[in-house]
Parts: sequence; C-alpha cells; structure tokens
Amino acid sequence: MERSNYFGRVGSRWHSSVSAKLLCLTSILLLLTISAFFWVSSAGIDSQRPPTFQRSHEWEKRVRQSCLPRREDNPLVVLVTGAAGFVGSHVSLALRKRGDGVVGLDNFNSYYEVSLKRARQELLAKHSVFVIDGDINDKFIIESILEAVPITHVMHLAAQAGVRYAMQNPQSYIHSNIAGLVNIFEVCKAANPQPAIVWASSSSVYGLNTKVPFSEADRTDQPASLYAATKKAGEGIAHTYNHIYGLSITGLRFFTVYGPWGRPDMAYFSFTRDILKGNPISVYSGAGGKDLARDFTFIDDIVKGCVASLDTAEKSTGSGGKKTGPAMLRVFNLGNTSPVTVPTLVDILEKHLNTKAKRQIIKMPRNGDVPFTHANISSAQAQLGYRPTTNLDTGLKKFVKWYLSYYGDNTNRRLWVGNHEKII
Ligand SMILES: O=C(O)[C@H]1O[C@H](OP(=O)(O)OP(=O)(O)OC[C@H]2O[C@@H](n3ccc(=O)[nH]c3=O)[C@H](O)[C@@H]2O)[C@H](O)[C@@H](O)[C@@H]1O
Repeated sequence: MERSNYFGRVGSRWHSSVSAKLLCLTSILLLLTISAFFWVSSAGIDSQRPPTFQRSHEWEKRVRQSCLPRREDNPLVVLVTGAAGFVGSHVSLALRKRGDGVVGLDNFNSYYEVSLKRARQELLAKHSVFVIDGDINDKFIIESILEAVPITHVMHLAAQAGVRYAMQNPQSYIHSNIAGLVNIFEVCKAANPQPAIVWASSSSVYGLNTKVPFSEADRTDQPASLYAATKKAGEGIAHTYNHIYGLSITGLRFFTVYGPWGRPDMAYFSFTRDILKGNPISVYSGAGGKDLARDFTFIDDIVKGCVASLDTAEKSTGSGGKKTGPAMLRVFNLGNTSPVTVPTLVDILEKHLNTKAKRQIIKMPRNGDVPFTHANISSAQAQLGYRPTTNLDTGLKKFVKWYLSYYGDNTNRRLWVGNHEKII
C-alpha cells in the first residue's frame, strides 16, 4: 500500500475521526452554551427577586398561621394589600377579629411617616396578622403568597393616595395605581383557583361633575387630578380583566375617609396637628368664595362596606387564566350622604381640641381639588346592606381622642409630610 495512499487513507480516516470528534465537541459546546444561556436567564429572573425577600419555610409558616381561620362558617382567606395603610389596617383587623384568615402586604413607602405604618403593623401583629414587606409590583411575592395559602379574596387597598401630591410625583401614581393594579390582576387571573377581588377606587372619579348626589351610573369623564384619572383607568382595567379572564371584581368609590390611625396628609389630620401647634391652616375656598365641601365618611362605616363587598363577592369564573363563564363586576359609592363644608370641619375640630384655629382662607389652588363631593349610596344600601351611622362630629371626636393618645397633645414627634420629615 502506497505510503501516501496509506497515509492518505489513514489521514482521511484520521481526518474523519478528528472531524467527528470536533463535531461532537462543537455540539457539546453548543449544548453547554444553550443550557448556560437558559440557566443564566432563569437566574436573571430569580435575581430579579427583591434581595430582601426570600421565600423560606419560616416565611411560609408565618403566612399560613396568619391565614388560619378562627371560625367555621365559610371563613374567608384574604390578602390585604396596603395592610399597613389607614383603610387596610382597619379592614385587616375587622376580618381577623371575626375569624377570617388575613395576610397583609405593604411596601412601607415614605409618602407619610413610616413609623405610623409600622405602628399599625405592630397592632395587627398583636392580632396575629402578618404584614409582609413588599410591593404590589413584585409578581414573585404575590405569586408566593397565593401558592403558600388558598387565598379566596384579595382586598386591594395599596395605592398612591392623595389628590394634590400627583402634581409633585406623577410617576408614583402610575407605578402604584396602574402598574401595581395590573400586576395584582395578572397574578390573580393566572391563579388556580382565581380569588375574587375588591379594590379601592375613589369618589374623585366624579371630578368636575355638577349633578349631585353622585351616582355610579353617572359619566366619569372629567377627572380633575392625575390621581382621579388613575382610579378611573383602574375601573376600565377591571372591566377588561373581568371580561377576558372571568375575575370577580368589585370597585369601591371611597368618599374622603377619616378616623383614628388616619393619614397625616389629609386635611382633618394636618389641621389637627397645626391647630395644636398654633400653626396657621390654609382653608381653601372655591369659585366666588364658596366653601368647599366633602361627604366625609368615618372609617368604621367604610370597613363595613368593605367587608360586605367581600362577603357578597361571587367567585371568579376563570381557572389558570381561562374564563369559563360571565363573572361579577360591580362598583359602589361608599360615602356618608351628608356633605359638610371645610370651615364646619374646622369648627368641629376647634371644639374637640378646645383650641382656636388660625385660619388662612385661600383660593383653591389649581391642584386637582374639586369643589364638592356627595354620594348617592342607594346601590350599596340595596346590594351590600351598607348604612353609614357616624356623623362628622362624632367621628372627629373619636379621631381627636386617638390623636391625643397617640401623639400627645403637644409632644414633638417626627412626622413625614409629603416626602420630607418635619417636627410637628
Ligand atoms: O374621596 C376620595 O376619594 C379622596 O378623599 C381624600 O381626598 P380629599 O377629599 O381631597 O381629602 P383632603 O385632602 O382631606 O381634603 C378635604 C378638603 O379639605 C380641603 N383642603 C385640603 C388641604 C388644605 O390644606 N386645605 C383645604 O381646605 C380640600 O380642598 C378638600 O375640600 C383622600 O386624600 C383621597 O386619597 C381620596 O381618594
């Protein structure tokens, strides 16, 4: 055999075995690259988890304990978002006290003093309600909660509230009231079984309407603030998730809610603080010097409306994102049906604080405020048995009692107002 041929043949055999090895090596390398790519990208999804949140057995145990019902007759198992907030903490407490399972979620942001939110969290912990530190935009946390326990209802109260702040920080309203709401709906529609949802809309959707009292069937095309616009958008988004995925959704249009453990950014609260400190208060007046008015609604009445909405919410009809039939979609006014002017609010505060206010009457700034609100609650009365019982004088007396016990009548405490801290 010619050497050259031999080597030729050997060479060609050698070449073919080398190329086979090379091919094999390349495909292994290719396989490794592809799997590495998927591992990294999945790691990328995992690494998107908030560094603070780790789903552990200890965490799951705390969630399950918090959701363990304490009554037999059809207890609810409710995820309350915004549970360290004003309405959220009251609703969580009411549900837990009657024996439902409750777990909370709150991002403890600094829109107002975080210490007040932590104090509400401590109060809930004393009643075995676990409030998880987390943001409604974090899909992983919400999926983890729904996987850890059979959540039957989501009471979605987490939001960027406040009509006037929207002019300072518009993005915060998109982040919480649009993106956050969609995220809640997204996780719920994919859950199996899908929970029913009750969420906080707002009386501000009535905007510049002049027909009073405001009814749910009225057009709501004139929002006066970005806040109101995000709440109106939320109602449209709710319709979409109900229509496509069969989510049972109830929207609640709250009317200027006030009471103990309230929000320091609201007038009744900030007026109280400033009256006690001897600081002037700005009382806005409307066109032609007309007094502004609100249908102020006491927190205990609002809580009854929230709980009745949960109790009457029909099940969602979807399963794992697929709708199997028409689902409940509702919107209710939760107000007091008796508007009171802002100057009268100040009169009542002066009486209960036994201190004269230093009033500065100023023209209502173009800040998203509306001249008045007034709720027609016949729909909530008929379908929820909602009947508000606390008038403003009685409610503010209870608020002032709480305020003085929590802050003391003149102690220097650090308060977050807007996004800066100040001594009150
Ligand atoms: O009904 C609602 O849905 C809304 O009620 C309140 O919004 P608002 O009615 O503006 O409540 P406050 O900020 O407490 O204002 C109450 C009244 O006091 C007036 N005001 C406010 C602040 C101030 O310094 N002076 C003043 O006269 C406002 O114009 C308004 O007429 C809440 O802040 C919103 O989150 C909620 O969505």
